[in-house]
Amino acid sequence: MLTTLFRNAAIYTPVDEGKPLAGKLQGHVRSWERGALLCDKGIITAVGSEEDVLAKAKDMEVDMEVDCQGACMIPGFVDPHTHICFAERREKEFSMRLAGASYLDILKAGGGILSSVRSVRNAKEEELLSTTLDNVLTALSFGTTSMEIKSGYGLDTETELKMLRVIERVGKETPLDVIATFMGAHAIPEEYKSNPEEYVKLLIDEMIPAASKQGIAQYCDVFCEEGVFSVEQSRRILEAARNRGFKLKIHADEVHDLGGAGLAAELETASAEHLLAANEENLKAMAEKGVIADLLPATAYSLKKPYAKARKMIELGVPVALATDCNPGSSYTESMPFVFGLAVLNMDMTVEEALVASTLNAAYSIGLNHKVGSLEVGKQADFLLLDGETPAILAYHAGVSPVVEVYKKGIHVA
Ligand SMILES: N=CN[C@@H](CCC(=O)O)C(=O)O
Ligand SMILES: [Zn+2]
Repeated sequence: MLTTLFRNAAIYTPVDEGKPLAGKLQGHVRSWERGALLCDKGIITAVGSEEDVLAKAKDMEVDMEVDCQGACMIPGFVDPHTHICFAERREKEFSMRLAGASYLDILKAGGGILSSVRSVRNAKEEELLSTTLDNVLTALSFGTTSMEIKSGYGLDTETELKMLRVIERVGKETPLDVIATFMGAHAIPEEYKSNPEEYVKLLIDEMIPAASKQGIAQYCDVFCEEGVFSVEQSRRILEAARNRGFKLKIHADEVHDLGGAGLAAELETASAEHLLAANEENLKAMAEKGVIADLLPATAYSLKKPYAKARKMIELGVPVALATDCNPGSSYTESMPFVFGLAVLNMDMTVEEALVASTLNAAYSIGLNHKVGSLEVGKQADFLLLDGETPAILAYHAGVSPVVEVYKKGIHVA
């Protein structure tokens, strides 16, 4: 199919100004109550009021016309932070947390991330692919059309490379645009428990070079946290990764205010993740360097922690993005509509700010801004039709997905 015209839609899209939207522009959204979108071979050639787009389409050969029947149209969600490639759920651990055990104590006792490491090491590549595809297709049905996926349940060279191969195949075998992140620095593996520094050496001397040679991962991420990787170790790991051509991300100040947000500013990472405990000085430094805050409210929800201070970050000028953090431990959800609802109702973000955060800023956070994240000429026709009048339906109709149709490059995919 070549040219498709989607008409009679209430269109809401962030406006791409050439950099992540921050501060007063965090909610920079355009809308047309009766809008239309024209795409050719999956790329948007016109978008705007129905009247204007029809005038443009008049002299063109339109192969297919879709009446959206007044549905609300928004860009496909971009989920910029997931650990969705895993072999087994961790339901028992959830019950332990409900009974009072803390996330980091479970990890310290060899559970949590380390139990996912055991199951991913034991899984055959095809098995890991099959569970990951199931999870990713669920996300697609909830409107995620582009996604970042981290390794980090291997923690040895061979298994990390296996995860990255699986992540690459997910990108090839589903309609989604998938970006891979190497996260060998997700935890200290059990065999290095008594000598974590040896593992840092292994990461720098062997694992990062191997992941770079493999050529699948574009980003490198580190879990900078008490009992995991210190700020100093994180700095060395990230600098080694940068020297090998990786772009950088960092899990920063999730539980303790260790200074990870400050390190993100110092290294000018693409994004810093979580930030529940980040202090104001370091957030200011992030704002100055344009580091995107990837906020993960479903994790705070599941861990029963206070949410990241999204309003403060927006006030300071930090560009905010939203992500599911989908993983089998601290945030088992594939649903961006759920994350959107939490952001609006529990982090006091406006609907427009949450829309920008879950599409355009998320796309910037994983380097896909040139092709997705907003409905503008030249970008891919990745969009959702919602059962509602405005994007507010995503927060208003709680506990269900108002996403009724998902289009990727102009093609109906879910
Ligand atoms: N906090 C560190 N890593 C993940 C959780 C991974 C897991 O528990 O399996 C996160 O971002 O929440
Ligand atoms: Zn994470």
